[in-house]
Amino acid sequence: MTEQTTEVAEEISNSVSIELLKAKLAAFAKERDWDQFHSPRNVLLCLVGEVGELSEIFQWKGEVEKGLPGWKEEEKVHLGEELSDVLLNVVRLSDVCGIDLGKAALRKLQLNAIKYPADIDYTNNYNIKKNRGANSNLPIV
Ligand SMILES: Nc1ccn([C@H]2C[C@H](O)[C@@H](COP(=O)(O)OP(=O)(O)OP(=O)(O)O)O2)c(=O)n1
Repeated sequence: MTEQTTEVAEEISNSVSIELLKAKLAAFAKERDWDQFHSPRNVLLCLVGEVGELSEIFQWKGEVEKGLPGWKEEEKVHLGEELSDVLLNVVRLSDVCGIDLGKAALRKLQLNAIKYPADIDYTNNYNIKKNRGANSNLPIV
């Protein structure tokens, strides 16, 4: 196994972190002298373009079942590529803006949990579910 193959295998066996993607994207841009083009606005426009390409895959298909049954393997590979372009641009954008994306995302998840408590029955008139503990101090939206 070459050093590079080992490196790829390690990345696959471990979970991929935002930090790893951020470092790889920064190295990728530096090697090509692309930092001059990667202004926040330019990366944002690139991101929007990639979201458009992602949307094209679903365009005119009607509703699609979870797991994409019946999709050809090459269609799924293409979807993975466009999803990756979106993810990579989000990570790159956060980096060129100096935002710690992992930290920001965890904080936003906490805010979402406060806004949408888990013990609300969202399918039934936003009633509080009966098993809400007496000592619960979760806010009611
Ligand atoms: N100056 C550039 C050019 C490209 N990229 C990166 C971000 C893009 O998400 C990825 C791919 O760019 P392409 O323009 O080649 O886009 P696609 O892979 O989607 O190709 P196509 O539009 O031909 O389908 O490369 C970049 O960071 N900086």
